[in-house]
Amino acid sequence: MTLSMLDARRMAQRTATSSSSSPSIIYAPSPISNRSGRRAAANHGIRNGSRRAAGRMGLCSTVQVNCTLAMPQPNHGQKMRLQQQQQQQLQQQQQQQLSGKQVEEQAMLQCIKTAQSVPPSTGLLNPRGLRWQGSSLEAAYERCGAVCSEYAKTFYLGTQLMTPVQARCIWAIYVWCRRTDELVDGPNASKITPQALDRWEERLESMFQGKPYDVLDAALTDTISKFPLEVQPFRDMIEGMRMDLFKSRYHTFDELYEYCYRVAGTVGLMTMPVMGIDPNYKGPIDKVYKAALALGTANQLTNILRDVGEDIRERDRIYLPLDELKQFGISEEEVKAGIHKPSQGKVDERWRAFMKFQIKRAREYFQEAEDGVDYLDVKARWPVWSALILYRQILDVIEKNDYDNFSMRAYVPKSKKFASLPMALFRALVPKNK
Ligand SMILES: CC(C)=CCC/C(C)=C/CC/C(C)=C/CC/C(C)=C/[C@@H]1[C@@H](COP(=O)(O)OP(=O)(O)O)[C@]1(C)CC/C=C(\C)CC/C=C(\C)CCC=C(C)C
Repeated sequence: MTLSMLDARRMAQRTATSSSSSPSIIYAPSPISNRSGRRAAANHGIRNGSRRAAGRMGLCSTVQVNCTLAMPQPNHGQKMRLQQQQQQQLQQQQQQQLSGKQVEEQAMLQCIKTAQSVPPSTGLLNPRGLRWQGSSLEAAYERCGAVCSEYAKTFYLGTQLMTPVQARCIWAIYVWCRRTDELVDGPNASKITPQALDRWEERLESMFQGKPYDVLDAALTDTISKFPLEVQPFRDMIEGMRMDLFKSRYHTFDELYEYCYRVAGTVGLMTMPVMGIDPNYKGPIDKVYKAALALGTANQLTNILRDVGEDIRERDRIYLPLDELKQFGISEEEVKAGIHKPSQGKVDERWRAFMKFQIKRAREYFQEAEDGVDYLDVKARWPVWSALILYRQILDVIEKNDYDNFSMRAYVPKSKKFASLPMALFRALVPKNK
């Protein structure tokens, strides 16, 4: 791969010699299945999330992004700062009793403010002050590209229409998200603790102060120096991973909505400053940001609906609002038992009605997202259309499977995925909302 031998060796040394107090990321040439990673976690009795459950888009064998749990031990000052921040956040939320939608809205407003605080395409850090420059930074970005192309081929392909700088920055964000996700959903998930997530958050804060810990962090730090990324959605995603450690039931849609924002809507907020808004768009900025958030929610809801059976069987998790289940006359126990009748080749009528309701709502979020894509800068539209069209197809497959997401996994064949790319390109180049 593209990392120099030296970098690779340094990383390997770090990994080998790391105690729980030093960081590393391993890139091994051997294949790894995220399924087995999650099973390992289950075997260790660790509550593990299911945002994406089985198989990842395009996951295959040559690049592995795998965070070890080793992280830098924070110094006293950093620890105190982080604790204070966390306490403040918690206090704020407790005092204000924020709903999921409010948590999302606060972050969105912060992102807009940050983006408007500097001239377009200007970052928040001074690039000259950064330690990683030149070929090692190049290598870091190339590595991010390799990871992105391996794990998310269609996003990667879509980024090819962007400027090289934009594309590289999207890859860097992708890799940070993937690594964050791997902490609770990867092969080392069984060892993850809340403290490890705290340390991951300290690394995040350091990046925003221009101090990356490793070469991949350096790519994101450089991205922060190029575009006005706001730290809050990154914090919020880590908080979403914390939710996965502790929470296995969602009582209302608002609780689930908060989760969706934290693990997926945040991606929209993180990437907006890099993608940019069409200079011809004269409408309100928040309309575009809300569309970005809606795409995250739509994707996440879809992911959840696809993986209902697997989540309950393998992780005792129900990412469905319990009050809505009740409204459809379905108990938690029935979901646990799998409310379908395989002997008759049918799902229960109540489940079918419940799923129709859930799918309809997911489609409404896709629609809200769709209404905003044309307002993105033209160069960013293709990967976004790809993400939207491909994920939405999963809902069609669930319907085709007669809503049986207990014994079947809605799967969009690769051929169909690739066949959608020209359609996504067409939608990107020929906008309707003009
Ligand atoms: C330009 C572009 C499309 C950029 C997005 C690239 C990026 C930074 C992706 C990060 C994805 C990631 C690793 C998130 C971590 C949490 C997670 C795993 C969320 C789930 C994704 C699917 O993951 P997975 O690959 O595991 O899927 P499978 O299980 O294999 O199916 C999520 C479901 C959420 C991902 C969320 C998005 C792609 C939302 C993107 C929103 C935008 C880019 C905003 C678009 C703007 C407008 C105006 C509509």
